[in-house]
Amino acid sequence: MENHQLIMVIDFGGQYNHLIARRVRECGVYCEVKPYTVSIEEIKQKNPIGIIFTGGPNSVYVKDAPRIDPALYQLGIPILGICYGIQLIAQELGGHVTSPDRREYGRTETTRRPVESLLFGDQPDHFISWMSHTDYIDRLPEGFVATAATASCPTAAMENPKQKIYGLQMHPEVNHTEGGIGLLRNFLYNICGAAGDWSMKDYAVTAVEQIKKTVGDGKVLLALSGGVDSSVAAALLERAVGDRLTCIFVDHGLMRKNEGDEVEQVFGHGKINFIRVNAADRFLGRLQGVSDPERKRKIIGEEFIRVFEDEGRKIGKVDFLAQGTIYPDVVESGVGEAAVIKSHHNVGGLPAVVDFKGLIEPLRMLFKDEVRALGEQLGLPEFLVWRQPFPGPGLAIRVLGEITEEKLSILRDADAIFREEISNAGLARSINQYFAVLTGMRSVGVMGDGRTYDYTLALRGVTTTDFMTADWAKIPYDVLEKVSGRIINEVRGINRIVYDITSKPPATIEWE
Ligand SMILES: Nc1ncnc2c1ncn2[C@@H]1O[C@H](COP(=O)(O)OP(=O)(O)OP(=O)(O)O)[C@@H](O)[C@H]1O
Ligand SMILES: O=c1[nH]c(=O)c2[nH+]cn([C@@H]3O[C@H](COP(=O)(O)O)[C@@H](O)[C@H]3O)c2[nH]1
Ligand SMILES: NC(=O)CC[C@H](N)C(=O)O
Ligand SMILES: [Mg+2]
Repeated sequence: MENHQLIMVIDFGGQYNHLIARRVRECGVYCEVKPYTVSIEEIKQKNPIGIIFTGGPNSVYVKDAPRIDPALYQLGIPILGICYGIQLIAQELGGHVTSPDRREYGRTETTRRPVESLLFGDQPDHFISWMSHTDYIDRLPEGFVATAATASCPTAAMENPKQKIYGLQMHPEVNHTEGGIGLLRNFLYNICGAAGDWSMKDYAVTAVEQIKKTVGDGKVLLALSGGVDSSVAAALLERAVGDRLTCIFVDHGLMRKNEGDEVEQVFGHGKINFIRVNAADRFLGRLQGVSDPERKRKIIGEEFIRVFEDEGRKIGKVDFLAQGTIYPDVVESGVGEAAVIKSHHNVGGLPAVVDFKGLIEPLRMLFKDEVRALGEQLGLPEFLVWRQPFPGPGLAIRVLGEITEEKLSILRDADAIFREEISNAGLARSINQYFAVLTGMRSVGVMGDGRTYDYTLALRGVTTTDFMTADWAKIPYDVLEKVSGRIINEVRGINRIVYDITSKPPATIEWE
């Protein structure tokens, strides 16, 4: 993305780092996230117009707290520190950070101090901000002024405009901070001198250029699931390398009802080189007797790669493997400073040794809704762009515990009914992801005057834009009733159906 101005977000392990990055992009500025271990040389070489420090779980005053080379403060590049970031700046530049007995968490009334500030611009004098911290700055570094305060935090914001160093204790990136995006916009446009030279259209153009540069005259194999992300990746790659691209769709025996054939129908007859590999025996064989979710994910991640390697050898001289990896896959797999939530098969589940020269992941920085915007930009058909996501490990993580052919078959039938009824009710677009889960639990029921002892099926429906946080979908009772009735009547092996009413967090969307 060398033709665009760059904002570099330096990651100290905060929960909302992804949001900062996408807010910056929403403001029309290209943005990359780098771990705090990034070197000064790399920063100089990338020449960002501004730098943002994220929040983080540590306290800046403990030994081994994440730090950055203080030489950074001398480069003259504008810096905005958020939460941990403002605390780090304060401490590094000679101020003091302490821990009070009171914490500020969530909605907090915040007051501007009567100082002119480019960062605050026309932000009102009183506003609600979203806080998430224990520590606070009790002594400012030399040359800094406090620009906002709350009842328990005297330094809710500070700045040294001469040095172009700014800090916010609150999180401007979350929606709950009133005027939060305005604060970011002020930083970008009034302080860093952003030109707003970036959009999704540019993303397509530069991504294609970059792929061309990386691949040269080599060949690329794309892991294509038929889902949104890999279909958008296919469109980008096809533009970049034409028929030196081969798309491999792995039918691992963990697809939904009829899905393998449907994917082949869509991609198998167009202009792209498309290969369907039927690998159910390989995958199910390796998953036999395995019930731990992380083990399942790792086995599937590895087996995917082995299949791609085998196919690569058949084609001959394939240099690059491409995947439709997106940002949530990366953060949840615990890459960088974030905690491991689950190993997405295409990131944390990847084996250590891979028989390709390189990995190409043109969407690695983007969120689902940004990928969709890009898909529309590239002219992909609506049904592909708006398909609900389906995880790479497929039904393996929706049959809880050990996987058997019988359980897969029960789940496939139940899931197909659920999806059909959601679609019949006209809810397919408003519920962003919906599916059935076969729990390992069995319970007693009575059917046809006889006793049953069968599986409990869970239905899950969520509303979300970026799949990082989600609310459970308020599916009308009559739709749930119809689904429940049909599944009990049409699918053998299930005698009880429950609806999952947890949001993410604390739950995740998938059950494993
Ligand atoms: N059955 C499969 N065959 C080949 N590649 C796959 C398969 N399933 C997943 N992948 C690869 O793993 C990546 C991540 O899977 P993921 O499900 O997150 O994305 P997707 O399938 O492209 O889109 P969606 O999130 O809409 O389902 C895909 O982009 C693709 O590169
Ligand atoms: O390709 C994928 N490989 C995986 O291993 C994986 N795990 C979860 N998901 C999908 O990611 C989104 C967030 O899911 P969770 O809330 O369960 O983490 C949801 O849309 C999930 O369906 C995956 N996609
Ligand atoms: N969210 C944060 O960045 C928190 C910073 C620091 N750990 C504190 O508690 O104040
Ligand atoms: Mg998928």
